[in-house]
Amino acid sequence: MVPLVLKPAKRKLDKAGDQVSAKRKKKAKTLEKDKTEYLLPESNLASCMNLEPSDNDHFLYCGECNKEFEGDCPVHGPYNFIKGKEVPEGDPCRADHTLPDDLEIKTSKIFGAGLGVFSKVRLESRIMFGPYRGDTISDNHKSGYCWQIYKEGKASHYVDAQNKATSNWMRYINCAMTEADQNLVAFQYKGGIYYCTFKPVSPEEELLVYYGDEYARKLGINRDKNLLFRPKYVNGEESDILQTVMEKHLKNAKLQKKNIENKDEKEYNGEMWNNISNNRSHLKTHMRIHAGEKLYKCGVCSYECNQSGSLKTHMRIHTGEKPFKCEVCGYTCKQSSHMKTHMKIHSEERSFKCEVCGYACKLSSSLKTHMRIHAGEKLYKCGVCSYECNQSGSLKTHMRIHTGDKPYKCEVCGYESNRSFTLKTHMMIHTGEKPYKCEVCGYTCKQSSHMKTHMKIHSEERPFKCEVCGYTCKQSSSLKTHMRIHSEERLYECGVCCYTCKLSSNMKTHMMIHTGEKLYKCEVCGYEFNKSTNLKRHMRIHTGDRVQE
Ligand SMILES: C[S@@+](CC[C@H](N)C(=O)[O-])C[C@H]1O[C@@H](n2cnc3c(N)ncnc32)[C@H](O)[C@@H]1O
Repeated sequence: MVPLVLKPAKRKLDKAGDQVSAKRKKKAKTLEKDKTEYLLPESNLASCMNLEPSDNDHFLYCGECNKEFEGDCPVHGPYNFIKGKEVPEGDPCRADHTLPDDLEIKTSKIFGAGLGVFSKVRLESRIMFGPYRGDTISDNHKSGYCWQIYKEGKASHYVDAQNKATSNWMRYINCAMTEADQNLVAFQYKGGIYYCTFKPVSPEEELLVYYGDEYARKLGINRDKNLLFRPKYVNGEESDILQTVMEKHLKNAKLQKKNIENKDEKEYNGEMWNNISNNRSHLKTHMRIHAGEKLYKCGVCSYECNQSGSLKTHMRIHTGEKPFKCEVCGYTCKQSSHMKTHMKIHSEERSFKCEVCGYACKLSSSLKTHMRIHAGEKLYKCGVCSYECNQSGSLKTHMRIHTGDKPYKCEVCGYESNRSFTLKTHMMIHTGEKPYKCEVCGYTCKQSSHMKTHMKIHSEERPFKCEVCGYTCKQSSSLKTHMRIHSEERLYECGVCCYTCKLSSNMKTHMMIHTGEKLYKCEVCGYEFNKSTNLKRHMRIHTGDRVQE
């Protein structure tokens, strides 16, 4: 399809400055109400409306870019299509009745041209009409209402709109005399002739298209060939649109460059060019973003996007389809990109590192979550108690305290837990597993936190201090136990006598009175004691040490 856009045309004038066309003057008497067949001047009859032949009319012409595209224009998006009215078969005045509401047929402003089509409202640019309806004929009937149709670059047949019973309102559109008058561009698309506004049309303005050189000549319109604005094909050659887009991007890039100090301009421009021109189809899709175009709309919710693939992926939300499956753990998901991220879990690589504490992880999302610790950010708050945390998962787990939900069950003893980790630790009771071993004393335990606490025994540090007596210790639990000394409460009662005490260790020692058990034995004389302090005092007999009074 090759449209024709009329550039300033020279009208034929006589010596007195009047237009040359005696025959047309006669036709000017045609009344608006009298929409009978307009008889063409004899001289016009040899012509038909004609576009330049094109090999492929599957490309859609964009009047603003003056380019053709396979599909919609990537810059300006789709056309707004105004359909003709539906008219039942057999209506002898079908052509007039197909006229859309916002248009009217009345006497043309072009002297002697008969009827024409006017807009009652303002029409924006990129409004498409068509196809031009009529009878398909193989020979040019020279009716003056014929469009030549091309197939694979060769003249194929004509669409003749002479008969008002078989044509549509487009038959009334006249030929523009000058570029300034022209507001429609004609093009062939998929075997049909379409007209499209390429600039806004004011109310009461006549719709005018260009009929082609030969027909125009017959109508006394002389066009300056040098001013002809011919469309270039986008396919197969580098087109100006890419250049224009490139230039726009470079302009933006230069503005942004001010903020990018250490990037060389040439390098930056090169990158931009690569981004834009590397892949033509990507550019086409990319340009939709600039056009603000969202061609693809979800039929279920209000989601819309500018890529068909995005809509396809989106639809999986509604269908529940999860076509991607992990071969390692069976995890399924809706998007290949999610699977790519998931697979990092199964790799050993920890490519995301915290700059603050050196923590490394496999996923960028984990690092993001981790960074909340340093930011002191606690986004997630419990609605029941004052608990807050920086991970949604932690809040979810926490909420089980309030709901009583215990989804983790032990298959062996029926133990239930609200945390998977707790069940995992619990299972060690049944397996006897104690995966944590102290390198210093061989102590083993089930949990890493227990090992951490244990390791304090081997350190010299005594970070816990009693505020009452200044006693220091290595573990918080020891301080907690110690604090009972300063309280009046005597938690432990002997079941045999009336002895009570504050510490469990004291009760253990006391019970030896009743059992006769003597744990502390002198290595020198074999004497036995039930208290370590008694053995210590006894040892002075052997060492000769005297207690300072
Ligand atoms: C497709 S018809 C257009 C509708 C026509 N005006 C009618 O009343 O039916 C084409 C004919 O309209 C007339 N016409 C269209 N454009 C014209 C122009 N610029 N100057 C003179 N006549 C024109 C010519 O007679 C031409 O053959």
